[in-house]
Amino acid sequence: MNAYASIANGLRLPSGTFIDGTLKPAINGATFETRNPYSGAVIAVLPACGAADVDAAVAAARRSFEAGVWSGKHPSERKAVLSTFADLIMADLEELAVMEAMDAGKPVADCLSVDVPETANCIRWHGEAQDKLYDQIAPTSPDAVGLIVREPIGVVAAVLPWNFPLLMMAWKIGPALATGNSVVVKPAEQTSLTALCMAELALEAGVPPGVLNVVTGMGPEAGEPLGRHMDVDALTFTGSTDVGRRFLEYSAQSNLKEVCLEMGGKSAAVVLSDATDIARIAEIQANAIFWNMGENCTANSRIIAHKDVYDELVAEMAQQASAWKLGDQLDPETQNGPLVSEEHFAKVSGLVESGKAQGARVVKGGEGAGGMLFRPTVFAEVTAEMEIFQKEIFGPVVGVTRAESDEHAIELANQTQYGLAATLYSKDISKAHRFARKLKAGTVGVNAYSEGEISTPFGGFKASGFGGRDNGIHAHEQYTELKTIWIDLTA
Ligand SMILES: NC(=O)C1=CN([C@@H]2O[C@H](COP(=O)(O)OP(=O)(O)OC[C@H]3O[C@@H](n4cnc5c(N)ncnc54)[C@H](O)[C@@H]3O)[C@@H](O)[C@H]2O)C=CC1
Ligand code: BAL
Repeated sequence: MNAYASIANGLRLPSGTFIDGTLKPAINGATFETRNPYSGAVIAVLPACGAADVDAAVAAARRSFEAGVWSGKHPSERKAVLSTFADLIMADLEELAVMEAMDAGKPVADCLSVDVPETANCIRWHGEAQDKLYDQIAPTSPDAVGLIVREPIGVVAAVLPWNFPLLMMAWKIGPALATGNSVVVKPAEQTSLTALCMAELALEAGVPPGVLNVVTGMGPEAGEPLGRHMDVDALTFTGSTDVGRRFLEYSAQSNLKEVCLEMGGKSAAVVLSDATDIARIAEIQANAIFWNMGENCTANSRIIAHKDVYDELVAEMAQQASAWKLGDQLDPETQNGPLVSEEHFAKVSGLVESGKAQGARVVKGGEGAGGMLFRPTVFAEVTAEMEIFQKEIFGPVVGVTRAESDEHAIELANQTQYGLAATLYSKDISKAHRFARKLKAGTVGVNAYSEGEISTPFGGFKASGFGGRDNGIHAHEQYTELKTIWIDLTA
């Protein structure tokens, strides 16, 4: 047994939903199982919360917010607590990484090197940033002072996906807590364990009871009541575009809470005619689509290659796909573990079958590899009408499309409802800059696949995003209200 499997055997697993500083069962006693998608074994049984639990969590958040136990603290005090929170996350690096890997199917090596450290970094970054931000004074006559201040918005709900459970929680609670809000998190039902551990660690670090709550459960039973709650001031979501749309409806039909959505993508890598070192490009693009089993919102699931470089790129991508190592996510050598669930495996398989049926050529992969493992797959001769060109697959599946010219490549890249990210390759930096401007996407990597980093805003154009950005100081806008205080000095 490897070291991580033995950590897995000894893990202390959270057993309740986290409301007002304590783990509790659901009010109606309902539960659901969370499973290891590689072995199929039940890892834990968790509360299946409903509207009454959501009410209790929101009430705890509201009480703590109005009491000022967190919102009223000096920014430097919040910074100190968040810094301790980040330290505690890193102190539990191995346990959190193993728990995340077991629950989500993510390779433990990635959880150790990316997910957990980036989670701690995100909490620390926002804690550090917020006590250096100044409010503004408006230009006025000497008879008045116009203060423009940012205030915490109040009770924030965060509804999370299963592909980066820890990191997406950090992207939401980092800036929300730093700016003084109280938060209710609804993790994805497939991957709730580490969210509960995070809540316990936050409490240990000094985040007061009620300020960070976690309600576990299903989307319609626990997510929808949060979306419709009359006492939630803002809701932030990462997940599918279909569910994102629902949150806009919930808001419109309830209290018009602010909504910020980070949703699906169909990101393209555009390889222009003058791109060189195609082998290197293929290596980067293999990582851009196969990493995290392709379960990544910015996964470059389309490659649009100029006809002059097309054949070489397809051959290199096939080689890359063959080299990818699949297996048990707790084996530190594994590059791709299982897809997150049977339901998701069926979705990915179905889209791959549609690609075959619509005439795309399977160059590599194209099928499962046992259990929930899916072989890294490269399709060639993909055209814009095909489902695999238009639909988010969220699996290790890339389609390569031939472009007749550089302009045609950009046109094809933009032929999607989504606009989350894109990648562009050219050895001419002026041309690359000009073409990067033409790509309708929130993040464009030039000569590298990139999501940016903690200091750069992250979010999408078109059906990929709505209402704000994660990451960077820009994220603080989601969680604060702008207020003008006008002081008349003549009175
Ligand atoms: N942008 C991204 O990072 C993500 C995109 N996706 C896309 O979505 C597809 C489906 O994955 P799902 O897990 O089904 O994502 P989803 O969008 O259904 O789930 C995300 C979150 O929304 C909640 N939710 C689901 N239905 C809800 C409802 N009616 N009301 C309120 N909350 C609800 C879920 O419980 C979960 O916490 C994936 O195949 C992928 O294409 C999924 C996860 C993350
Ligand atoms: N890649 C981080 C954001 C996401 O997949 O949802």
